[in-house]
Amino acid sequence: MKQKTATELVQEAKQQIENLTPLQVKKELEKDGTVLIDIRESEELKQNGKIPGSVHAPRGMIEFYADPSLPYHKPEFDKTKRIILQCASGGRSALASQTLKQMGYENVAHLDGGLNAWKDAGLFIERE
Ligand SMILES: O=S(=O)([O-])[S-]
Repeated sequence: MKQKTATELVQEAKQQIENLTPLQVKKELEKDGTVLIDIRESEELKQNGKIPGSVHAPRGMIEFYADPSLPYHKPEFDKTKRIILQCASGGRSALASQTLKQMGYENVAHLDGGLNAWKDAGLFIERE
């Protein structure tokens, strides 16, 4: 099998998923039924804040949170809802979006550029 770099994996994932701008995400959050899931580590949330209304579910457990047949399942992982994943720069959320699609989540997207793009767009970040 051909070896791939992390950058190649992210680029490939981005071709197979829906990539949203910060403004598109903001608009979607104004609608009912959209769930924004922040998949960064707890430490990152403490240091850099979070997008208001996002729920936290670190990427490490995402397959287990997303599988309704497992005790780890989290209710925010709901295949009937619009799910938007977000990380710091959009790499992890691209890979995780691809994974969720493979698990049958059809209405999943991610915030391209992550929290950094959100910040650069001048949008509000909540601090603890
Ligand atoms: O995964 S990342 O783009 O936040 S480094």
